[in-house]
Amino acid sequence: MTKILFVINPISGDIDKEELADDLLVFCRQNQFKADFYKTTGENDEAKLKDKINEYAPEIVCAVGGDGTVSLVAKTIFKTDVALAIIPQGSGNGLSKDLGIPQDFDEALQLLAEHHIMAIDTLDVNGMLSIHLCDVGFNALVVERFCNGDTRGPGAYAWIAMQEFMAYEPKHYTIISDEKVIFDAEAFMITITNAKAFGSNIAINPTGVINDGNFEICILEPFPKSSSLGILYRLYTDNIDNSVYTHRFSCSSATIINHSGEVFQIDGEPEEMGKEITFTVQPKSLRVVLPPVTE
Ligand SMILES: Nc1ncnc2c1ncn2[C@@H]1O[C@H](COP(=O)(O)OP(=O)(O)OP(=O)(O)O)[C@@H](O)[C@H]1O
Repeated sequence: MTKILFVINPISGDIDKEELADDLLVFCRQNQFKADFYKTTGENDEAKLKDKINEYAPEIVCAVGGDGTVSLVAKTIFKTDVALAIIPQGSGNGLSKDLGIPQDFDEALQLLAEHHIMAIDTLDVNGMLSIHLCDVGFNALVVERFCNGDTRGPGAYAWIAMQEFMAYEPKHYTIISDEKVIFDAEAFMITITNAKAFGSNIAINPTGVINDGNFEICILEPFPKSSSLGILYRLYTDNIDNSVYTHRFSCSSATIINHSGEVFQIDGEPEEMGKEITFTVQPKSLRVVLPPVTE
């Protein structure tokens, strides 16, 4: 009998999850799964969840929350045989959208019932794990303000982005890969990812493949404010490569020198990184419950 541990974040996405555990128990009974639960507290969850997983030994750990909850589960199980499943219940749900996981509760449960598992690449970022995307510059600044504020949801994120945009000054970065300098100039933001898009469906890396052994460095160069709507349109229509202000590089390791110590974020959480940030791909290091691949 497959053992599933559900990790429920009671506050994510501002969604009431009081009755959710009962629904999950009914689902597990119907599918002959064994279930247990871990409710996050926001305090020391990583260590407590590791203990719970060691004690219960599940085959699947299912994150019921947003990107932060998915990232918490991934940190506890990556490079093991335990698989991550996702029932999206957050504000952005970036990774689950990128992986094609249904955003509807019942459809996400159906995926769990079928549990097709695929291993995806992750990134080591100065010894920290990134499973979706990280960046430095404008978006990281917005993420930091969002995390320090007390309003959740996509509306709050968009409001902060509008407030910060007018005054934002691009900063200087140097990027080195394969011992060569591949970029040395100012940028508005630099995103490092092997996925395709942010939770807001902004496709910064439209041809990204999550298990090809490489990641992409996506550079958005300084641009006149009058071009911002055009850039946004291209980002929403999978067409960013046609902008003269963007470059993407594919590689398996790289270092970014963040000369002015701009804010950095990993999977939606601001992180202190220092000026030298090294990225290394970790091929097929996280097993994930995904929709079956159709040719
Ligand atoms: N019981 C709790 N009380 C307060 N905060 C909590 C609790 N459990 C988890 N958290 C906090 O919730 C945050 C993670 O939330 P999560 O990312 O899953 O949802 P979200 O921010 O609404 O969605 P998304 O990241 O997809 O936009 C973490 O900062 C974590 O510390």
